[in-house]
Amino acid sequence: MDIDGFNQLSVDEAEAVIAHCVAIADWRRGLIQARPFASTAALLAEADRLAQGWQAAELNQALAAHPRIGERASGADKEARLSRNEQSAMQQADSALKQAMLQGNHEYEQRFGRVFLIRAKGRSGEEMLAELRRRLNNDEQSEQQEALSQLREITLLRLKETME
Ligand SMILES: NC(=O)NC1=NC(=O)NC1=O
Repeated sequence: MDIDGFNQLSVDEAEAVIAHCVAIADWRRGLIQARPFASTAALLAEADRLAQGWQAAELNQALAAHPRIGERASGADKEARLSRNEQSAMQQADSALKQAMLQGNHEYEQRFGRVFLIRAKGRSGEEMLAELRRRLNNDEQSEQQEALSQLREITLLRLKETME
């Protein structure tokens, strides 16, 4: 969709177009209310600015919509399809890597009390496992900031793809 098309949508239509980017209603509403945008770059800049305000509450809201790394997103909705595509590297991972990722996810959830979140697109399974293991050593505050940064990356990538 081009930026003029997005500007001209009704609020409900625009909501439907960006619903899969992230499960944070305030961010979607803020972005829709900030229309019209002069360009896609302006839209992406505003989306990133609005995402800078996310804290623990938004992270937990969004995590409900992100399957674990290595866990095949079930369902036919757009969000599940996007997750499967983003995590495609894990589909081809060998059983040892899959097992190590399962174990890593479990350790991460024991330590931080939430699902490990990483921008999976463009990353191999080995890279994601290495990142999980590195981040296991973070303190709570640093890890929350890293997880939020990854959530922004996933959200902006999905928005960018929507506008192509
Ligand atoms: N737990 C996750 O990190 N999930 C995901 N990362 C992505 O980039 N897509 C996902 O579904």
